[in-house]
Amino acid sequence: MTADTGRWIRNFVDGRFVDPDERSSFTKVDPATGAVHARVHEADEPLVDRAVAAARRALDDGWARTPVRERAALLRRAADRIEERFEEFVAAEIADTGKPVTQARELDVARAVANFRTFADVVAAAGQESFLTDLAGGRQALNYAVRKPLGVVAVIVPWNLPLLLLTWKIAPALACGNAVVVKPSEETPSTATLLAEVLAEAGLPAGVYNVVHGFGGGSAGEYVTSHPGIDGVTFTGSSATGSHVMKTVAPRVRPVSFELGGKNAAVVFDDVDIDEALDGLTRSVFTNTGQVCLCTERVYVQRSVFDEIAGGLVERARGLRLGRPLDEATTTGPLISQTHRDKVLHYFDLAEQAGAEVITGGGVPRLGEGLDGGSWIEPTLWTGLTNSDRVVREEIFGPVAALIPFDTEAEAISLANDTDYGLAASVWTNDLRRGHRVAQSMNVGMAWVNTWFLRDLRSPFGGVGLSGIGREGGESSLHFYTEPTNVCVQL
Ligand SMILES: NC(=O)C1=CN([C@@H]2O[C@H](COP(=O)(O)OP(=O)(O)OC[C@H]3O[C@@H](n4cnc5c(N)ncnc54)[C@H](O)[C@@H]3O)[C@@H](O)[C@H]2O)C=CC1
Ligand SMILES: O=C(O)/C=C/C=C(\O)C(=O)O
Repeated sequence: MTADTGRWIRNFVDGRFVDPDERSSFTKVDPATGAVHARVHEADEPLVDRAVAAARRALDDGWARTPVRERAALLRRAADRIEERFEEFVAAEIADTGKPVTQARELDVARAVANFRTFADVVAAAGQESFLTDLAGGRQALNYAVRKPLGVVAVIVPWNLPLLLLTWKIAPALACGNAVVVKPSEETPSTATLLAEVLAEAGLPAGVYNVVHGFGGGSAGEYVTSHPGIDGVTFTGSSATGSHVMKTVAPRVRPVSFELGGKNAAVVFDDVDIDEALDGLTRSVFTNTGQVCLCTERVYVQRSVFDEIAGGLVERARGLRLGRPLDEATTTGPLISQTHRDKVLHYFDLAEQAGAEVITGGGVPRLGEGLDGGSWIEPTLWTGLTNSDRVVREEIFGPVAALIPFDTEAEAISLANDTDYGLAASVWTNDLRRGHRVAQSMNVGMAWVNTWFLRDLRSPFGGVGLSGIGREGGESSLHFYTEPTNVCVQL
């Protein structure tokens, strides 16, 4: 059993890779060069039916009743196997995304390992709710909640951090005794497929982890989310698609967990340590070429340090090194596709029409060395925009930010909260009290002070408004991936 990341990327159903069908396939392009690197077998509706049926069978055959310690041990073995095959995962992620090798190693694949280990620990330590209820006449009742697996869970994931986001969902799902049908992004099919091998090697029973490849509407994504055999959907991706998936599952009233888009603000006060703030802001705007839902696209800077922060960020943006993913000096990869680059370039036009000053970037770089067929874009910063401009209101998902001055703390809070999204924010200040105060007043799921994307995987993660529904992470994940049955015993 092997998953070819060379020519064919295959579906994995009921513990086996499915023979590909030439008539139902699509090509996968390397975004760094524009060259085709694989052909992907697109799952049709009957294959999705088979995947859902296999998942149900696996639950009924005993996976749902496996003791927690066995499931935790399996997750630990999966983490060990990813470590053993670490460079294969790194190579597969790079082939699909063009991301720099240092990032693939230090963020994407390292987090996959951490996701499995964390949820092995979290599930092993989890307790259950219980209450002693006082009754009239001195008697009591004991209430306790037994948590059972949600069932067959549809896992729909995007292309920006493919393995990280997939394992962030399936580690807790499997820890809780669920079976999953995974639909990776059509842009990034490789690592989910490779993971099928690793999970089988770790001893996961056939049918518990299934992968179906394809697109969204009219393809595998819709077949999975609209399938009557699905008991819940966990989705990370755009707010528009999240809303669509919600409508799809509404008639059957299935639970959803959505991590959606962001239009995240950074608020920089004039008491800040400028160099530290600049390092943090550079990471928050440009990591993964701006393709992280948490990335900052709005930077509000107190007026007295505005020019210094703007100048420093420009210098750092110009210092980023775009180039071959396997070159360890490369800091910044391409966008995921030409289609996505067209979208980002459209926002470049909108910024210009709104009267923005482009203080760095604003175009498509010429890199030579066979890279000009890739979907590269320049790290770009704007000034001269306001909160009413589309560029400042809509998620762009590229290496871009608008820098906007403010005068008072109250104004900064109001500007940062003036958005339909509500995922993340960062506050940069050396005033401890102000840091807490402003962070707590952000209408977001996650607010960082003097840092960004610093993760403790036990803490709740998710957004409000257009940024999502529910939280994952630690016990929040256990709650989504289980259903409680409360038992009340009169004593
Ligand atoms: N984490 C995030 O916040 C992400 C945000 N985005 C944003 O979304 C924009 C569009 O990118 P896409 O790749 O099209 O993201 P998307 O949100 O449409 O795709 C995410 C996943 O959903 C699947 N999908 C799409 N339509 C579906 C449907 N009707 N039913 C079931 N599954 C469906 C896709 O195949 C993919 O696996 C980007 O430009 C970016 O702004 C994209 C990826 C991740
Ligand atoms: O750290 C995490 O669990 C997730 C980070 C990023 C996303 O959710 C995203 O880009 O969608």
